Amino acid sequence: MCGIVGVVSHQPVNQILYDALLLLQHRGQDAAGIATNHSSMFSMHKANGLVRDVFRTRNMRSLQGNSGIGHCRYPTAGSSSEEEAQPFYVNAPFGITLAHNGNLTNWEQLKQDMFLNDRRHINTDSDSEVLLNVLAHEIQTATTGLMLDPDAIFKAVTVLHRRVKGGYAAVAQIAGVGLLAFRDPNGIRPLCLGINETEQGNEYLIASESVALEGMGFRFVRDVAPGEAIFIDADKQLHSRQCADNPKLNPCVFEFVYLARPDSVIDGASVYATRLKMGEYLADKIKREIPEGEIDVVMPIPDSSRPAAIQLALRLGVEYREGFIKNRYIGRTFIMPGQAARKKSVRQKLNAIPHEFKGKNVLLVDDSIVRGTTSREIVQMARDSGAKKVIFASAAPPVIYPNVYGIDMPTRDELIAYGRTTEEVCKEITADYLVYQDIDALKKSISDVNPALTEFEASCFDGIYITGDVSPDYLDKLEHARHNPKKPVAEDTARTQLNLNAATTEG
Ligand SMILES: O=P(O)(O)OC[C@H]1O[C@H](OP(=O)(O)OP(=O)(O)O)[C@H](O)[C@@H]1O
Ligand SMILES: NC(=O)CC[C@H](N)C(=O)O
Ligand SMILES: [Mg+2]
Repeated sequence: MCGIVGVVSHQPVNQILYDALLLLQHRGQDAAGIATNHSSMFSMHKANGLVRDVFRTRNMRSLQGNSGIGHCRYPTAGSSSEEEAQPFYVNAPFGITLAHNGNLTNWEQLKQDMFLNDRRHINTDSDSEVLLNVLAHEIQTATTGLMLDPDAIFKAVTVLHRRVKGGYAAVAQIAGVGLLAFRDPNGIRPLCLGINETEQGNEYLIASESVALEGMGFRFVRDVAPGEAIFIDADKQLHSRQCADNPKLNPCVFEFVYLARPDSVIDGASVYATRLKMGEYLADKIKREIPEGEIDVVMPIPDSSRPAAIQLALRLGVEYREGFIKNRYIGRTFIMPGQAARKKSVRQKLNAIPHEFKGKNVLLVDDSIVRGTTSREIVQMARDSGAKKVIFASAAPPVIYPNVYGIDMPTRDELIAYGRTTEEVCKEITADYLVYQDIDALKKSISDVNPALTEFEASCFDGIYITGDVSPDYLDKLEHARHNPKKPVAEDTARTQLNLNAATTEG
């Protein structure tokens, strides 16, 4: 999950993009970038780091133009090297920059195909660079003559949807032509549209989360539909079209559990309201499993579990207290690169108030347990602070399958619940008791808030991969690649194949 934003304005957009990226920072802390368009020129700056560290005044000054796109990155493919920071750029046709949230499941195959058939060289292992090149190739194919019209752009996105598999929400700029945004046919990753009606005419902002629209003074218009493409031309006229053959809305449940900010509304559901519901359903399960009077106090593990914990405490009729204080200058732990950094930062990030624990049976609530980094440390901290019993509850079910659509959990063996029963996970995190949310209750927490949402991308919980191309064999290969990172890059394989073909022909 990365944060993406695109804006078309009557004013310079550098500050709007910077501020919008700050509002999306929780979606990616590894790298950030902005590309603006000024007549037919792009200006771009991107680097590893947080938004506030990547852009200096001189960079901001160079980002000229009244339209642009921005990205904050949490890598799911390739590496976290600076070359893979986004936006990406291709010079032909027309000049295109693109920023992508999600993960393509067939990017390696596409990269090979493009090298062999489309004669396109892709210089990194980023799936997003592949996405941009597919878009560029299809725009080239759909264009007749020298002019590019919305019809050709929508035709290109239609073919792109047929070629590309996985999760993707993207914003792209075509130099001097306009801003394009599209969402994959399953609507896995979120994307929404906002408007600012000014005396000079309409301005538009498209972003991963509604919080970025509201924070920048744009009015939320609607979510981009699964498979839909929106194009805002150079005269700021908005065109949109459904470009997928079989669009279906299957938003990622993990956005509601953890990824998105609680003040965002995704596909018509307030993230905060869904988290309150998760707390209610979790309370009902706790009532069934834990004897009454056993819990003295309910505590959240800051930040993401707070809404669920508040509502859970209310439903149980047990006191809610904050026993852990978060250092607000440390980022999110789960999306940090590397287990050592994650482990160290839990202790740096959260500190216990011993008085709140002494002699009490505490119920610690987290939104999810993924690798168990947080829960292992937190249970120990509660015990060190004098808790009598530590009961742990997760507002999401056990995470037992890899995610291949934009959350970096590609290998089963890093997931604490993989191959373990709830009792075994409980033992691993050294809690006295552990309660997980049921998958149906999790889905219901979202459907209760927006009854139109009935189908979800919930593969990390239920193992169902809705794009249909993720087999057990695919997951094995992915795991193997993650464990042996020095594999030859896909293009080398393609080059070898080309040479082999040439040798065969010549022979
Ligand atoms: O089992 P794990 O691998 O530790 O992952 C799960 C934890 O990571 C996240 O917290 P994070 O610190 O990233 O962000 P938050 O402040 O939004 O809760 C999430 O809220 C859980 O606390
Ligand atoms: N988390 C994301 O959305 C990542 C986008 C893209 N797959 C990358 O690795 O840069
Ligand atoms: Mg957390």
